[in-house]
Amino acid sequence: PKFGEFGGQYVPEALHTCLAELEKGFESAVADPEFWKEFKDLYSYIGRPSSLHRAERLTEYAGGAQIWLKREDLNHTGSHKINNALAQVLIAKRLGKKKIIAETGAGQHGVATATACAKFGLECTVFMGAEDVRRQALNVFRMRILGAKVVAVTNGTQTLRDATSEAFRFWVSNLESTHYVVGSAIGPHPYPTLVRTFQSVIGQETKEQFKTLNGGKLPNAVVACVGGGSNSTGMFSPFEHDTEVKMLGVEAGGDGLDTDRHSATLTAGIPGVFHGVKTYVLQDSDGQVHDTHSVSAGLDYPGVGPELAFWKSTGRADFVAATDAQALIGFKLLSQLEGIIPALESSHAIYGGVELAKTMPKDQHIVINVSGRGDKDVQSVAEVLPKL
Ligand SMILES: CC/C=C(/N=C/c1c(COP(=O)(O)O)cnc(C)c1O)C(=O)O
Repeated sequence: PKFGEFGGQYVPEALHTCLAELEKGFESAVADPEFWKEFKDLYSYIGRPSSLHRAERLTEYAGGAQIWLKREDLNHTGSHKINNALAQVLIAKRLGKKKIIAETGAGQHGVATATACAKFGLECTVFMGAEDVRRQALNVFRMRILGAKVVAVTNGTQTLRDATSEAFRFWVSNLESTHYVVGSAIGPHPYPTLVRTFQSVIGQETKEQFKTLNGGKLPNAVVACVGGGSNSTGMFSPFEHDTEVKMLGVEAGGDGLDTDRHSATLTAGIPGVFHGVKTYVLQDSDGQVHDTHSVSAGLDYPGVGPELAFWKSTGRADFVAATDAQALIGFKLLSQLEGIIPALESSHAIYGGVELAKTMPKDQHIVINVSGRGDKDVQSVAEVLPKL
């Protein structure tokens, strides 16, 4: 359960039994061909494989490497979150759980979990910061229409960090009946491994599709935005041992790394324990976790997954930060050069990918993961678009 010095289970005694039960449930599921058949039978429901295609005008704009897009935004519910939510609900059913809880920031994970619960007939409660209930209202409507209960969390900054803490607090006193579908590659073991495993369908498909389209070659780089680390570890992990393939994670630089209003945990944080796991945290030297900011609710989080912390420590992956303003440029570029309106989270990867492509020769290739669609964000962006 360790990623070098990172990972582990830093949780109260009360959670040990259910985490051990979940680990056994996860291991028995991945070892069971029947589970994989059940998961693969859902591919037509999700819309897998998601497409991989060139971005001609974005490539021309960048003027360097060929840019390819992995279209996780085209999945059912509009992001990569559905991959992990469905897999975890299948496991919850195998564990005999009747109730599901989840945390959400952008609302994509909340919608994905509510969707999985509607499909498999489980009760669903989603914890969401009150600030995110406001700025991702479209997804709150969707969660409720799908039959989920949305609990607005008013502690702290009323964003993803607070929703996650509240979900853990609720889970501790409902362990018997309830499975907590954690939405990112964070939290105590086995969650980072479990979530990465089910999101790695992204990188596996990308590898196969790219090789088929390019005579067996691998891309020179793969790029993904980083919130908790699920779409990035999902895209990166199948390439982990292809060391010639560069991995670039793009974090939320908010108002700038020279301010205290950002969420660039790997770029500007330090090793620490947060939400039950040893990883990188935006905290000061005496462990006070910072308040964070990002224009994108899904990246607005002071922690990150331990596997990314490990790849940072070994140098296997590089991490940069894109500010709110740069993410909005990415949002506009993909919309107006490729006709694809991306989620604000994914917009960070677009900006970082374009900047990377500019530094690479035209005969090289990069794949950017478009982790989600931007419907949830169009209202907040429309207000600032004229100034872009
Ligand atoms: C689980 C909390 C994070 C959420 N979303 C995060 C997110 C992210 C960042 O999450 P990770 O992939 O887990 O780093 C990227 N792209 C989209 C479209 C997202 O919605 C959510 O609540 O939907």
